[in-house]
Amino acid sequence: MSGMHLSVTDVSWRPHKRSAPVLHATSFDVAKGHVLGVVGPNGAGKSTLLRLLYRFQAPTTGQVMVNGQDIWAIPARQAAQHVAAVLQEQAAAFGLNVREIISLGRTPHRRGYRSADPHDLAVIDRVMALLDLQGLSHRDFGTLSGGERQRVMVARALAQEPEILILDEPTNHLDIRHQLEVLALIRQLDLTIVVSLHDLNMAADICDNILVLEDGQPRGFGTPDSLLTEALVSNTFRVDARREKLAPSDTNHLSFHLPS
Ligand SMILES: Nc1ncnc2c1ncn2[C@@H]1O[C@H](COP(=O)(O)OP(=O)(O)OP(=O)(O)O)[C@@H](O)[C@H]1O
Repeated sequence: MSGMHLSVTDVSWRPHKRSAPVLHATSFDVAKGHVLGVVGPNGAGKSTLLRLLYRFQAPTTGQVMVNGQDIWAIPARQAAQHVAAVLQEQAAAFGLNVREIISLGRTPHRRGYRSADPHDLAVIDRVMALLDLQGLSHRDFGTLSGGERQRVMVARALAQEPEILILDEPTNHLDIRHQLEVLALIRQLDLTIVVSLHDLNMAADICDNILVLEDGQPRGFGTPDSLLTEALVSNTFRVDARREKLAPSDTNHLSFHLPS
């Protein structure tokens, strides 16, 4: 796997012709192999933006370019060979076991009804090992815990062998250990990644750049240390944010309080 350059220019989205935009014109670049974090309060437009990136919703204006190619100018199957997504709400795929769900990730690479070839099987084995899922291989997906399902959906996305991975709140449902594991995995993957996160300290830890959204408007883009100042975080999230250096790691840590 290796990443691709993602270039987003002036994308906006509105549900209907006459409604106000849910997402106003937003532009940014994600260099090959970099991780971009998208943060913002509830309803800021994070999931809306991500849906434009994985070709679920066409932007009302603007373009999403992957290695110089507009993803809306290529067939959906071809786009799915480059871009995979892990979403907040997963369709309940009851009746399929874990390995079968992960195998669905190979669909964009298959022709017609051809069965899995040795490469497909090797990819599926590899991602199951990566997400520590071999022990759950034959379990019905519907019987899994929220955290186990989340790991299966990350594995399915990786089985797509994408160059760009879009993750919408990937640590939802995960206990601390599995949160850290998924974040460590994100850091270690040789992919271009766009991830929405509510935890700003986690975002600062794993992201090369951060995009802040508020009320459907981009409020800032930059490295975590330069962007996530006390003033910007306090204003955007309507809290009192304090930033302190943690010893001995010498990293910035944000804490939050309700304004008095
Ligand atoms: N199809 C739609 N029709 C009308 N409004 C929509 C539609 N989709 C999203 N919205 C609205 O757009 C706003 C942004 O929603 P979005 O889900 O992108 O926010 P978010 O930042 O991901 O929020 P959260 O952190 O709560 O998941 C919300 O007010 C939402 O109700």
